[in-house]
Amino acid sequence: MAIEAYITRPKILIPEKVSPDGLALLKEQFEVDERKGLNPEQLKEIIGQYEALIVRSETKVTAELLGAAKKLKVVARAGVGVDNVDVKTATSLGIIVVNSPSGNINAAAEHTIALMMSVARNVADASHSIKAGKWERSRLTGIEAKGKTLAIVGLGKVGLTVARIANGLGMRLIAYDPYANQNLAAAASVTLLPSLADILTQADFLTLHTPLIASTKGMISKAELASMKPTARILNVARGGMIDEDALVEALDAGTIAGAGIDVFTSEPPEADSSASRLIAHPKVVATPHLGASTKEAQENVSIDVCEQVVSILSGELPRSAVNAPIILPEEYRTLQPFVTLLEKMGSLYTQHYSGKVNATSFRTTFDITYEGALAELNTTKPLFAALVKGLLSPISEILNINIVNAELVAKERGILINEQRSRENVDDKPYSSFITLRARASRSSSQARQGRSGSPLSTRVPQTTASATGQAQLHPNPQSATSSESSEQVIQGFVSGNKPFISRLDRFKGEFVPQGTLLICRNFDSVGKIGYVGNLLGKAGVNIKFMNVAPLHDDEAGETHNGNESKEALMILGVEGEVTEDVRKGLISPEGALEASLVVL
Ligand SMILES: NC(=O)c1ccc[n+]([C@@H]2O[C@H](COP(=O)([O-])OP(=O)(O)OC[C@H]3O[C@@H](n4cnc5c(N)ncnc54)[C@H](O)[C@@H]3O)[C@@H](O)[C@H]2O)c1
Ligand SMILES: O=C(O)[C@H](O)COP(=O)(O)O
Repeated sequence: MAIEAYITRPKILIPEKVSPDGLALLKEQFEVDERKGLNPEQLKEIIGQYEALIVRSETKVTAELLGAAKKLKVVARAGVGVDNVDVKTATSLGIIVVNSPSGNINAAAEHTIALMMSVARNVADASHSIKAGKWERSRLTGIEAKGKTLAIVGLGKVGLTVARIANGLGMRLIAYDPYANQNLAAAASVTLLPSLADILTQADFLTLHTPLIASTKGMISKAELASMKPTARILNVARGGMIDEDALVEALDAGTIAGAGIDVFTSEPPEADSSASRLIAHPKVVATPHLGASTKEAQENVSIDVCEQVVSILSGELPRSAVNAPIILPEEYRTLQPFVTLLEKMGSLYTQHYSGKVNATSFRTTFDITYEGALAELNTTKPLFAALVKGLLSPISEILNINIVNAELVAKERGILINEQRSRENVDDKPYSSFITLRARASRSSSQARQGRSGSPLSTRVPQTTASATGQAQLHPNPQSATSSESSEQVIQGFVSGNKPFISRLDRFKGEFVPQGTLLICRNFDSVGKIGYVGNLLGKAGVNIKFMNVAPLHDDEAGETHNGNESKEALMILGVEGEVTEDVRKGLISPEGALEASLVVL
């Protein structure tokens, strides 16, 4: 009997080096197989025996591998990035993917500083030179960090940690992150600047700490490098692909960039004759083989973090950092799913529409959300809250471990404050039973932030960290924007009809549209020729218009012109197919066309 119990213990496969601290938590209950050096074929052959797989960044967890994993319940990534895991296929097969979003932040930040100092003082070159029997002192003279400007792109967990350390080195700190928490930036002595261009021209050192997503891919390319000082040095401990490696090699060759410290590459390990291998070979580059998280401490942290989650999952409990955990429980699915989708779309629409607007105000972080009608009767709005947080962050984050378990914590970390209210009024005269209004507030007093909204029948989820001395709950003004004022209202309203989500109000405009696909949202004067101008320009750019809605001013706004102009404004919402480049979007903004144009993908 005892032997049988041993044989049937669930098996866990670990094909990479994962710290033993976490594995010790598994060994009592499970059979743990550490099998390094397996090739994809060998992995595929044996994966069918295992209920859990624990990996770092080297194992490619492909659809093919997952297809062969008949018993697999969980893929645990002992680290942050899940770019080596086919999360979509895992989700479709009901396999939970977990990671450790915070365990290696300090290690990545310290590695950035190590690379910065190595590049500044030619440490790698000097070490190589002296080992070769040379004694080269004047060629290897460096520069100091003190008094230099460190420009940070992406002021999230790693970026802020780098800032705090660099502050101790006496550096001047500037950053570009349209979604950063202003209070945390100020506390770390970082000045947030409104555009990437602003920080590039001032940087003595430029360091990247964003995820690799559409808006950051190739963000440092030929033009960006050309705008920097020839004495500037570049650091990347985030992800390969954010810097155009060929352009950087060219700039280093031409002497228009002085040096670089790079930990991550477009191909890992670099293929022979690739742009990554040329960059690594460059004499002005200090390169490391993706070592950002490779410290004893970080490996202990991530190992314990994910192994605890593997234990939870194999014991039938919810993990704390599931990348693909459902927001709603099966029993809530029928009633809540359409509203969960609506909230996610409203959040994503908010982030993309308001932060992408030409000269818009800022990406705000204080939201009032009102559930009206039948929704007001819900026992819990946790799934709706989680869906909103997920929607707000999905356009700016590669990893969306947001679910009912962690949504409040994630919101708090990002300085997002959401006040929920219910109202049973207002829907009697409507063809649907519930609707939801999202309002982003420009500012909020710190005492309000601490107390929540008085009289609200729902518990208010109030991250204490957002309360600042000035009461500013807002992020910094968006670089690209100028027409809306700080106090202008940012409102999105939606409802569900026939299980389908609809947006019924955006900004000052009313008009129903389905929040799905690629949408171009243009604000224009409601006058002759505007639709023709936009249609013509899109036609020339090869962009197909699938549908178009015109949203006039909302009843509350009718009669106001907002621009001191007699002509009223309207929104043109176009569902499009084909690539809308930044040049095309900007081209829509003209006296004959739109006042503003934003592109959103929902
Ligand atoms: N080299 C390594 O071993 C190693 C270790 C840990 C993390 N990382 C990488 O470091 C990066 C940062 O990790 P993190 O934990 O700090 O992430 P995070 O999500 O906490 O922070 C990312 C920040 O980037 C900002 N951002 C998003 N889009 C932007 C844009 N277009 N322009 C400017 N800013 C933008 C976000 O607002 C956020 O503040 C990730 O790519 C992660 O994979 C690498
Ligand atoms: O995403 C991460 O956590 C880092 O890039 C570290 O990757 P690693 O676990 O392979 O060192």
